Amino acid sequence: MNTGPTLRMLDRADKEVMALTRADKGAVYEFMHKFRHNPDNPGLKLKTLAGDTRLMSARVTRDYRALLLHIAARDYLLVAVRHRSEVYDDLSRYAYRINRVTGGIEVVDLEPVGDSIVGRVVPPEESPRPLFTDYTDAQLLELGVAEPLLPQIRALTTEAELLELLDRAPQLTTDVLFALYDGTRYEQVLEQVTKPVRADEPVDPEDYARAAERPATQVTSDDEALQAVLGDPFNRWQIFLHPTQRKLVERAYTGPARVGGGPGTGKTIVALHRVAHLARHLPPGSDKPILLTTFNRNLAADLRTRLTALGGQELTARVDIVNIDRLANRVVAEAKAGGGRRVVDDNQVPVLWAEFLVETAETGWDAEFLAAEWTQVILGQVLNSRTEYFKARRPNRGRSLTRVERDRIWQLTERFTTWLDGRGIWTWRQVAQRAARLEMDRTAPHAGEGSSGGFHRPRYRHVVVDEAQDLSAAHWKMLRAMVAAGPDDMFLTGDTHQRIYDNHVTLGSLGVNIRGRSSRLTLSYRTTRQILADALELMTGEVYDDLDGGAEDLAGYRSLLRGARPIFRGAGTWAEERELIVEQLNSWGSPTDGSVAICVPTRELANEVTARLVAEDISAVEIGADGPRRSDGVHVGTMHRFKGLEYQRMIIGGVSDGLVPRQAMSQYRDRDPKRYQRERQRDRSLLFVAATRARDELAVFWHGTPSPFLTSRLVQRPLP
Ligand SMILES: Nc1ncnc2c1ncn2[C@@H]1O[C@H](COP(=O)(O)OP(=O)(O)OP(=O)(O)O)[C@@H](O)[C@H]1O
Repeated sequence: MNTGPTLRMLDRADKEVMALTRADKGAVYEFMHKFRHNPDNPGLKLKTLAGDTRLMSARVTRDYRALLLHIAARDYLLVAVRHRSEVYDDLSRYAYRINRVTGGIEVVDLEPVGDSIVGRVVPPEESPRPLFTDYTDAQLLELGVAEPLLPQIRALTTEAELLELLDRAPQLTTDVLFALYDGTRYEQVLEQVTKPVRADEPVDPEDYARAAERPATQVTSDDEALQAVLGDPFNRWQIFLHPTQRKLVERAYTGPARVGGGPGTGKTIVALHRVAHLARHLPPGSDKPILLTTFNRNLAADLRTRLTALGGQELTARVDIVNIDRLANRVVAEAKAGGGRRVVDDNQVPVLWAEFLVETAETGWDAEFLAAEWTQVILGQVLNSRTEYFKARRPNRGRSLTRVERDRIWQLTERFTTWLDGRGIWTWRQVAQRAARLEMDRTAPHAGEGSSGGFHRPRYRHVVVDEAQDLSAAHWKMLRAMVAAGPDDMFLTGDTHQRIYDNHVTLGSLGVNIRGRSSRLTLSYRTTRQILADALELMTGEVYDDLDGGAEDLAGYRSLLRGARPIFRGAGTWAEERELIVEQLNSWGSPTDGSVAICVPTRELANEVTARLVAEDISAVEIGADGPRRSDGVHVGTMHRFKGLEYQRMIIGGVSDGLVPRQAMSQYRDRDPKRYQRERQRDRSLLFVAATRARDELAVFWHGTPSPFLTSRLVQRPLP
């Protein structure tokens, strides 16, 4: 066992270290190394500082000193790196305390806000109303606000003062005060902000060693993590998880668990850390007992890159990273069940049905209806026999069917698949269904009984799924069969508000029982409050599910980032709208470093935007199925392509009536209202996904009549 001294870095200190020159950063790394080897090394000049008996200083370089918190016999935390002339200046400015709610160590900056608002004398008749006067001290403390900051909080009267205080307040204090300031009710803040980070045990405010171990104390763990902090480029997410995120990552679950949450709340980050956490507990080996899957190819490629950044090659080597359709295809190929057929895209299905009906002179059926019935009910639920189809539930399918009709449809679908076979093609949905069947048969307890086959072990020990909202029932059945039911078997992250493929499932009915193991992240790390508020407004009036038959909302979804309000602007014609796009790019200085993207509803519009940019000599780069073709340029793509991406600035164009949502769906309005509702919801989600890709700035344009998803408040907003 390693009994050497430990020295970890608190997340506040890393920000100071990042501001140092490269050489000084290196010196900090060296220092930490030396310290761990022997803290008593006289060259380190370790000494206790007055003021706080736990606080010590040590020499990093001639000019810099490390401030250390001595938390147990040979256990230290690096809490700050200061110039030697400043070490003694600020001793009373910072308090290093254990938060009584989270049990984590916090750095509390006691410097007054503005021109010393504490104790400021204002004539009573002019005194503005303090911001948090509606809450008692006890209530604020119950929410987890840092106690030493109460006098300052009491004196806050303007947003500017609040922002100044929150810039340097501990995480939970910031979260809580922002939520209250935003008008969230006390009980909701308690439930949504405080409860997820509350310590699971009573907190001893003097036990620093225990506090350092809690998820609420954000510290680096080992040398490698430290090197990542010090090295360039640096990604904070690799090291410092939000306490809520960390809890979800490290928790032991008794079965499948699901993490939901709005865009940018770190679901993917949590999925990646979860994989790393699970991998750390694997017995040594060279196999791949963990599956990490997501919806499409470019997201899978991105997961691979980020997992390697997080845990290195060794970790990635233990993880099978593959997008869900490719995984299904692999299963089918392995069983040689593909028969050399070519896979065609699922959006071809209605066209193929129409051709089939013409060729076989079948009348009385609507190709669209049959395509949807086959896709969603028969393939979607992995139905294998006519009897199963007779018994199947057909949620969201509009009109009901008699037994005779079902019998006829079943026959038609059988003939249709034979017809496809004859053409040497099949669809991704068919592949998924076949793969699910194969996996279920392979691992069924009675499989191969009495034969040479016997019972096969499931493929994986753990399955982690990102973008879970877009997987189909067949995908889930396949995954369920790939991992034995038990502790930590499946971990899913996803947001149903971002569902952009027509896959509605109830996980419980597919053997994936997440009841009681479902959590939600609510703090956006990506988008500003301004963008988030408008994006949420686009979702007005829609109801979303929780993947398990219940409803889910985005209550508590918030951001601590702030920026300009998004721009909403209409043009008379599409040609004029393209001028607006160019104008907007120019006003941003036309950066072509890949930080700006333009998103439109259709391929044609994307091509026309690209042509317009080229005419302006702006380098336009298409976002294809595998992501942007190059990392530089201005990225241009259709809404579907933006899933999982992130840009500093975004323009969403063509947000016009008839395009968003697509005109074509109006045919279902009376004929199949449920389908109409579903398709409309999907187009709304596409717009929501697009809007929440923007980090700092967002501009939404339309021509003619604006999309009905844009509320009048947004459409009429004056330009800045
Ligand atoms: N703990 C963290 N520290 C720093 N950055 C973080 C943290 N968690 C998330 N982020 C950053 O926030 C952004 C969004 O994270 P991520 O992509 O995981 O969110 P998501 O919930 O999966 O989003 P979406 O649903 O929109 O795909 C990323 O840039 C990520 O690096």
